[in-house]
Amino acid sequence: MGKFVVLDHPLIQHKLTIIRRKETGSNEFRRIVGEIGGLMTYEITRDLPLKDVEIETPIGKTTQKEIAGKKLTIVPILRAGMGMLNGVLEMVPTAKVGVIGMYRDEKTLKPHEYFCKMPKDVSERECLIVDPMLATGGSAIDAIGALKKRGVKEIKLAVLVAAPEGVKAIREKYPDVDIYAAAEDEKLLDNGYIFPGLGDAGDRIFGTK
Ligand SMILES: O=P(O)(O)OC[C@H]1O[C@H](OP(=O)(O)OP(=O)(O)O)[C@H](O)[C@@H]1O
Ligand SMILES: O=c1cc[nH]c(=O)[nH]1
Ligand SMILES: [Mg+2]
Repeated sequence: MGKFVVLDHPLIQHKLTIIRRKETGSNEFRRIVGEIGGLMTYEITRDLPLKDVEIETPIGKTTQKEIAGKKLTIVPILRAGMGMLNGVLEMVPTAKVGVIGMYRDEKTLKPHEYFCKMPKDVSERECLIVDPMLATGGSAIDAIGALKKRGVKEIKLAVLVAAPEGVKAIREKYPDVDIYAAAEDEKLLDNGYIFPGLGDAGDRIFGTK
């Protein structure tokens, strides 16, 4: 069974409170979503395997550590996932990026995929899907399905705010996927918004409302 981990580092929690405030404007909101994305990546990559490598410093030969194992692909779900991308890439600058475009129908709350572009060797890579919001779980489930269809075996999901309903939906459909969140909120409202949440992440990042 995959993990569900709430990353309760004080810096993450403090920054999350700033972006939850309704008076926080797009400029600050966008910057902090990226910063939290970076801090979460630092925590999520804690278990990456290391291997010994022989190197030479200006003083002499030595055996040191280097990251081993599969290469990483970051998969932001458009639009709001783009807000996390720069912060994540600051932690893992050599990662490739695969993009999935998805919007939720406002009435049915069902996701619709409108774009998908993955690195050619994605099946050989570990994928970290990033999206600030996990509400019904429909968008993340479809993104995981799109990666599995392309042969990806190791998938992690990082969100800022998770509704319990979304976590449950993913664990039922894809129990092997590890989920990381900055917070698990109280509930999903009938209109599809997370309570207390932070509102519409995409609109707040891009200033579209
Ligand atoms: O778990 P779900 O119920 O699927 O909801 C979560 C999705 O909704 C939001 O995207 P939205 O559809 O608003 O698109 P946007 O990022 O372009 O604003 C959010 O960024 C997630 O992708
Ligand atoms: O609360 C929510 C739920 C889905 N998408 C958002 O941007 N916010
Ligand atoms: Mg939106």
